[in-house]
Formats: sequence, structure tokens, C-alpha cells
Amino acid sequence: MTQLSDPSILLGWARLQDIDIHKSIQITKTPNAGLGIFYTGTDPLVTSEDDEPTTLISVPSKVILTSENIRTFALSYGTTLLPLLQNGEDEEMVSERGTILRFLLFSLHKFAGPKLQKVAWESNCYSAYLGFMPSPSLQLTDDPQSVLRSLNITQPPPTFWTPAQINKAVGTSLYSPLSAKLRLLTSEFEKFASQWRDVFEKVDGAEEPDVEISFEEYVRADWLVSSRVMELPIWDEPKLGIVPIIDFANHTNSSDVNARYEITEDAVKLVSLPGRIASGDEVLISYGPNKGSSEILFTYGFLIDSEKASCECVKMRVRDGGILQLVYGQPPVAQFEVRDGEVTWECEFLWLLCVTEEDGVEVSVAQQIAGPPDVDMSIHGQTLSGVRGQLAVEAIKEAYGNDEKMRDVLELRRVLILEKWLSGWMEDLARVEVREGVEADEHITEAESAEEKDPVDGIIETLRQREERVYLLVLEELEKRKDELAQSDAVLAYLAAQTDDGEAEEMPPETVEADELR
Ligand SMILES: C[S@@+](CC[C@H](N)C(=O)[O-])C[C@H]1O[C@@H](n2cnc3c(N)ncnc32)[C@H](O)[C@@H]1O
Repeated sequence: MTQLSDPSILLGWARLQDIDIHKSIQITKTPNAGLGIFYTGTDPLVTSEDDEPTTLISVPSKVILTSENIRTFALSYGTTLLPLLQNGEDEEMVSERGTILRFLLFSLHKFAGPKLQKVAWESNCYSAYLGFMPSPSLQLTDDPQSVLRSLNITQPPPTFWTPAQINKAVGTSLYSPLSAKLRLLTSEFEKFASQWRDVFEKVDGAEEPDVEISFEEYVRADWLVSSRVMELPIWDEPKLGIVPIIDFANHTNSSDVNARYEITEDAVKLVSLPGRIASGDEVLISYGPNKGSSEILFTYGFLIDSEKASCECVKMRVRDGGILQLVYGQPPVAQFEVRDGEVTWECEFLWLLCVTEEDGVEVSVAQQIAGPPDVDMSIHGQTLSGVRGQLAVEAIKEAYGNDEKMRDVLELRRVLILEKWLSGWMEDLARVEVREGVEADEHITEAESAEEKDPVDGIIETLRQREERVYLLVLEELEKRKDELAQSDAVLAYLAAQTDDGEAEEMPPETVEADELR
């Protein structure tokens, strides 16, 4: 059993699958990131940019868990796996992601019927690899399969949090995507569990418990896919795939990255960056230089080391319940970034909110009986039918972006709207009841807190502080820009004209509320 839990098994398995592994690569446990890939050799790897990079691991395409390979593989399972890869009603194949997820569910489920367990696990050529998939919640038991799984227990990702823990994230940019994801998983699971039942009720060798699959298994498989799948831009249409062995590469911030992928039609390789890897080093990649704390936490389940990261990014869905929802079909995402001290944001959709009927823009909705409503937009009397998303933004930018008289006025309106939103989000983040809950924990006696303090509280509090800091920096920039714009000739002329007309001297943000555009 001890031997079974030794990750060096993985390298033996890999060689049997024609995966090429540098002789000095090992897969072993890291202090807090589950398993990781290490370079243990003493020979120097390439040090010059001009030299060919050293290939550390090369995985042939035929071994990658793509939907295509899984379907081919499933043919050998006959009546068991194949029907799970089709949508119950219409027998169409499920999506690429769904195929990978269902393969993992089937392979990792512990069947009571020995015959089925043999098919799903013992004769599964991926089982030696799949046995090392991390498990955020399984307990240690004497069962060899569980020993394999529990070897690699990691911090539970947010989809594993309890409703009470999720509620503590209200106000952060994590809360809304996490709640939406759990709703989606719940509805997907309901359908899938009934399909699973239908399939296994008919399968020869299935025992009574085999017709049930648990929500926990489903959520775990979903997390495994999210945290391990790669987009493989090799074919005409990029494919999704889990690349065994390379998928044990952990994340670090961009400045500490020492390896990268090389993707060809025949193989996916992990290659070293020149002069970055010394003996004993963990081989580390970046899961995305533009991903912020919340996004990495959502997908991978851990908090990045923000002290070292040169960039913090917050992506917040904007729910105005009005024009944005109509034109985009769903709330668009406002993106804020602080990179090496420089503050930037991307909120192009604000153009839709900064123009009013008075400026010559009208938006009307032709409600349909079914499907999303049709949106017509009229700019200076010219009607554009069925405009959507970025096209609508571009139309407004084209009409007003070069208008000397209006450009600064509209930018000031956008600044005011954004300022109002950010102040609201800051208030949400500072909700005292959540903070009090976290702070109260700190007053519990040490013995108690060591045992009972919920690590999720700390994660959420850190996330709040990071997002608050980003918003604060953006607000400072907005304040500066507001002062500049308030002095602009165009704005002063606009305000003077308003006063002459007997209208308000200031330009309150309310004048550009989405509701008034409808
Ligand atoms: C692609 S897998 C990497 C292999 C993984 N360590 C394992 O044991 O299977 C991604 C997962 O590794 C863990 N991970 C990767 N980088 C990490 C880091 N810097 N800190 C903490 N956990 C990390 C997270 O659980 C993440 O979801």
C-alpha cells in the first residue's frame, strides 16, 4: 500500500504511455500545493536564449485526454461509458468539456459490482495516473484506491465551500460567479444523475449502490477539469484536453516562472526557460498573468501570493438590470487592473450609459414571445436594428467619440458612473456583519481557534482587502481625471449652456442612469 502511494509510480506509468520524461524530473509532494514537478539533476539546463530549450516532459497527442481520444477509448467499454457520453434524450455527443468530466466521473467512481469496478478502474489504462488526482474532501481510509486519492488532499476549492462560507464572500467579485456556478452544477447534476441511473440500471454486473452518483463526486470532477484542462490551439478548432503528467505543474507569479508549454500537432511539451532552473527547483508555470486573486481562487482553489505578483486584477459583473442586460444579454464584466503600480480599467460598455435621449440616442425593445428581446438603437434619428454588445458600443463611439463638444462631457459622465459603482462595491466589501464574524473568531481562545478557525474566513478576508485596495486605487485615478475634465473647455461650455437654459449647474450622475435611456 505504501508503494501504491509513491508518486514515482506516475513516471513508470508515463513511460509505458510513451510520455518522454527528462531523467532528472521527479513528481513529489510540495509543502502546500499538492504534488508538483521537480528538477533534481545536477547538469545545467540551457542557460542561453539562443540554445534550444530543454524538454522536461513530452506527452504524445494520443495520450492527452481530449474528447476525441476519450470517445475512441470508450468504444472498448461498450455499454458502460459510451452511453454516458451522449445526451440522454437526443443521443447527441456531450460537449468536449462534458466528455472529459464524465470520463473522470466514471473512472474515479468506486463501483460496488466487482465486474464494473474492473472495467472502470482496474482495466482503465489511465488509472495509475488518475489515482493521483487531488481530492479536497475524501478522508483517509484503508481502501487502497482512497489512499491513492488522499495522498494529494488540497485546500477545498470554493465550489466545495458550505453555503455559510459562500455567503461570507458576498461583496467580493467571487460571490456572483461562484453562486452561478453552483446553480449550474446543481441543475447539470440532476440531469446527469438520472442519466447515470438509467445507464447503470441496465448494465450487467452493476449492484444496487452503483446506480447512484453523488453531487460531491460531480463537483470534484468539475474542479479537476477546470483546474487541469488546457486549450490546445493545434487543430483548426482549438481543442480542450488534460495533458497527463504535465498537469502536475503548479503555478507561480510571472517573475518566478521557469518553464513553458510548447504545443505541436504531435505532442505537448513542458520546456525549461533558459537559466531559470537549478537542481532541486520545482518546475513552475503561470496559470495566467492576467488572472486576479478571485479568478485563480475560483478556478484553482488557492490564493496567489499577491505580495510577489506584479499584477492584481478584479473582474466584476455589472448588474444594472436595464440597458446593459438588454444589449449584452447578460451583465457585462468591468475589469480593473493594478500592474506594477499602474492602474487601468476596461469598461467599454459605459458608453451605453453615458448618452441620453437628449443627446440623440434612444433604445427601444421589441419584446419577443420567445428568446432574447430585440434591441433597436437610434442615434440622431438613424435606427440600428438588433445591435448587440460591442457593436452597440462601437456605434455610439463612432457617433460621439470625435465630437469635440461632447467628448469630455461624455467621459466625465462615464467617470461619475464608475465612481458611483466603485463606491457602492467598496461599501459592499466593508459590510460589518461579515467582518465582525471574522474578527470575532480572533478572540476565541488560542486552543479553540487552532482547532476551529475556518481557513475560508482568512481567504475571504484577504480577497476583500485585495479588492478594496484595487478599487481604492481606481477611485484615486478617477478623482484626478474628474478634476481634469471639470476644467475642460467643452465641459465648462456644456455647463454654461445648461445654466443658460435654466437647468442644473452640475452634471449629476443620475442624469445618465440607464433607466432614463429606455
Ligand atoms: C494543474 S494542478 C497542479 C497539480 C496539483 N498540485 C496536483 O497535486 O495535482 C492545479 C492545482 O494545483 C494546486 N496548486 C497549483 N499551484 C498552486 C500554488 N501556487 N499554491 C497552492 N496550490 C497550487 C491547486 O490545487 C490547483 O487547483
